[in-house]
Amino acid sequence: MSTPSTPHSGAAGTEKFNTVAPDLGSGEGWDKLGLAELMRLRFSDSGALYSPHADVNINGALFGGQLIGQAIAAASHGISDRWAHSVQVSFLAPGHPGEEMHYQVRTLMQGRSFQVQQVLGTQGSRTVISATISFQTEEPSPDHQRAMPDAPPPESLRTLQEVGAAYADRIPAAAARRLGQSRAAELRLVDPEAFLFRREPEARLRFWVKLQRDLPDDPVLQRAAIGYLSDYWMPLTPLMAHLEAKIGTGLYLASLNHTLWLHRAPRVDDWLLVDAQSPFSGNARGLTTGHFYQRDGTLLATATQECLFRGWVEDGQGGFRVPGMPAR
Ligand SMILES: CCCCCCCCCCCCCCCC(=O)SCCNC(=O)CCNC(=O)[C@H](O)C(C)(C)COP(=O)(O)OP(=O)(O)OC[C@H]1O[C@@H](n2cnc3c(N)ncnc32)[C@H](O)[C@@H]1OP(=O)(O)O
Repeated sequence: MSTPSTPHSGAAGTEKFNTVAPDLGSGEGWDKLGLAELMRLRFSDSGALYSPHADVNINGALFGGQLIGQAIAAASHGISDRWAHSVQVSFLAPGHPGEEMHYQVRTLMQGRSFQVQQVLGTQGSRTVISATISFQTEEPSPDHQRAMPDAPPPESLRTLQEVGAAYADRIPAAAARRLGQSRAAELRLVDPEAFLFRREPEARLRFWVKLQRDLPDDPVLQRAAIGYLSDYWMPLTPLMAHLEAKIGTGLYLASLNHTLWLHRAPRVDDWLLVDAQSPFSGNARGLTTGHFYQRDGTLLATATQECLFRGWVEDGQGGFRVPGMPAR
């Protein structure tokens, strides 16, 4: 079992600020400012943890990955001898960009090996997320893991911008623009044509993902980064079974709940392979399980997530379509 290289002070990812770093608000530019800044929480004068930053998703709300990562950073504050291994999140209300996210942390259980923290992320009187995060001390044991599937190396695959340009004549301009938008992480689809044009009854999605900027060697930040990445594109997996729904830009999607298990101390400074599969979608909800691998095949984490998909309209032939889909 790999272990974190250094114990953490519990203050990683949090810092007292005298000066305020740029509040981007619009969600633009995280590829330049980097995830470390997005995950760093500040202390208000009353000692409460908060974040003024906004990484905005396609609905114009705070990106769920920002909230998961910040909840991990908040829950880890003050814990020095154990590490987050499971993170259960409910997304209760959309986070409003431009409003600070405040985090309240409560210890629900403190045992000899385990400790469970509850985090409430709020904006004013609205509870945006509730998270229950469990920590464990290190404990040697035999292990096994699911093998990493074969995938071409990320360097051999197109960037999303290149995919958007290559298929510009076959997808709506708005979809190509979405593909071209830059985030804190870069992503390479293993099979872009399957994503854009094919119905995949197995509802499987594979991609490589990598942060745009290096992260400090801080174990809490590394875990927060996996939390961020685990909400990026994986929720789209159920749409693999629904032909072209992905490029129908009228679809509204919102993560409802998310569980992340951190199997090993993560290192996120290189490409990670995500192998995701959706066992079910229906009633406007889609469920996904995704496995996150280091390039050497080490299984770092597993996530399951339920996502809300709305905007379907009946197509008059017993099926559904999504507005904005190009005519065939
Ligand atoms: C080529 C293609 C490339 C593709 C390129 C992809 C890009 C790359 C993507 C990577 C993928 C990232 C994936 C991100 C994933 C998150 O970032 S999601 C962010 C985290 N999750 C959330 O914010 C959800 C928070 N929870 C909630 O909002 C509420 O609990 C829920 C789920 C809406 C349920 O509340 P409720 O009151 O029971 O809601 P309900 O009455 O059923 O529905 C009404 C609400 O639904 C929402 N809603 C429903 N339908 C719509 C709609 N059509 N429009 C807007 N809002 C709607 C509104 O919030 C609405 O509330 P009001 O505005 O009316 O007050």
